Amino acid sequence: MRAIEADNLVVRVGGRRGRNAVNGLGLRLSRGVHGLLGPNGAGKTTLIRTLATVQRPTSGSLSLLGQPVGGGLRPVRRRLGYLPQHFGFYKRFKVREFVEYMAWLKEMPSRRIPGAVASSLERVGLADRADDPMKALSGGMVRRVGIAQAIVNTPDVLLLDEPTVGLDPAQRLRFRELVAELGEQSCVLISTHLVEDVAAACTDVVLVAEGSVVFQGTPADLVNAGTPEHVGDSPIERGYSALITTRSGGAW
Ligand SMILES: Nc1ncnc2c1ncn2[C@@H]1O[C@H](COP(=O)(O)OP(=O)(O)OP(=O)(O)O)[C@@H](O)[C@H]1O
Repeated sequence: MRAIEADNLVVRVGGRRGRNAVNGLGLRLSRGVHGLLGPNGAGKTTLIRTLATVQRPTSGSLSLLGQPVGGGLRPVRRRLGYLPQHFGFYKRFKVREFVEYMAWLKEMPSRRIPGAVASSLERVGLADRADDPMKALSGGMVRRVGIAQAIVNTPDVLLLDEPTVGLDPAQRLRFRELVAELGEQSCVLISTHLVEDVAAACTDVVLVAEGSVVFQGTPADLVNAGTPEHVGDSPIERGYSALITTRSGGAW
């Protein structure tokens, strides 16, 4: 069974005068760590929000963990983890309370919550900050709490929108190790602008432009798409530029 299966998926945003941010997209993802790349406005956040079931598809088909999205979503939501680009919290929550609250929203059995919260905070290196108020944390630490709440229920599908923004170099390395561990059991999809993170952490790359998938392959395939003439500081960035430029005639 595939974790994520989308066919001809269309997601319209912005009401009647809006646009199709996702536009006829097809995608199949199983276990592993998948990097989601694409230029600004390509539709990455809209796609991740749709996969997280917070945004409704306009048309096309979408199945998560073998369940078509559209009917009862609660069983699927219990098995999802989602780090939005921006997430809100009550500033007076302590770190542990916030992650406990998210676990409760995911309908975890209450007897499992304390252990799961402790272990997810441990995995993001914040066990010693569990009793600090959220408002006392740095931006990078808040991002790590966001990762902890996303993994607290040991999700089968983990969706991370720009998870490494604000992380220092040591934490980015730790993050890469963590997602590699998680990808052994789950389907992890990471949206990022950091092509280097994809090269280091992902087994598979999905490139979107104008709301649809223009490339899916390994990081090595992406490297092979580039030539020394393409823009970028590394072979993988040049591969990315080659695929985006070919498609747009260089207008990005
Ligand atoms: N609520 C909205 N109302 C109107 N337009 C929207 C809305 N949300 C997204 N869009 C538009 O849909 C398109 C896709 O946006 P989306 O945020 O999904 O792209 P993205 O690939 O995540 O971009 P970025 O890399 O800049 O974060 C953009 O043109 C954006 O302006």
